[in-house]
Amino acid sequence: MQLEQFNQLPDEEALAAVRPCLDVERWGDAIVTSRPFSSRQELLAFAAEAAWPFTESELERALSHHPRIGERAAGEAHEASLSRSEQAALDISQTTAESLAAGNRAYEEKFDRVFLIRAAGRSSEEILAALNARLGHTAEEEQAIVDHQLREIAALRLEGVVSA
Ligand SMILES: NC(=O)NC1=NC(=O)NC1=O
Repeated sequence: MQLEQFNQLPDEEALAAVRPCLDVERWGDAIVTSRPFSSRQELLAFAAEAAWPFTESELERALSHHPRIGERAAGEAHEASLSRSEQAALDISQTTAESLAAGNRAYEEKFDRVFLIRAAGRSSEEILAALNARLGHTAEEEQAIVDHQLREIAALRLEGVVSA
């Protein structure tokens, strides 16, 4: 939809439109209550900073919608189809798939949450390198990185909701 349409939507409809981008209530509320935005850039810049930082429980809830990298999101929820398209471009070879699966398992054992990265625009090799590098991080370092990756994915999805 156009920015003007988004600006004029009833709050409930605007919330429903942004929720598949990032399922954090505080984030959606901040965006909806900050309308009208004078440009798409202003909206995207606001969304990148809104409700920063996310709490641990907000991160857990938001992550629950993201399948593992290399796994297809199941189901017909809007988020699932968004995840599938974001991961569709990953040309994952068999060896890379096995390395990603092992890396995902190691990451989940260490951090007790799914490894999250903005997949769009990245090759599977880049993602595997990031996964291996991030395995060496502390939980605090990873919390900040996951917050940022969720915001990058949300911004990309928001660009699909509110067209230029
Ligand atoms: N575990 C993930 O990183 N999942 C995802 N990254 C994306 O960019 N979309 C996803 O669903």
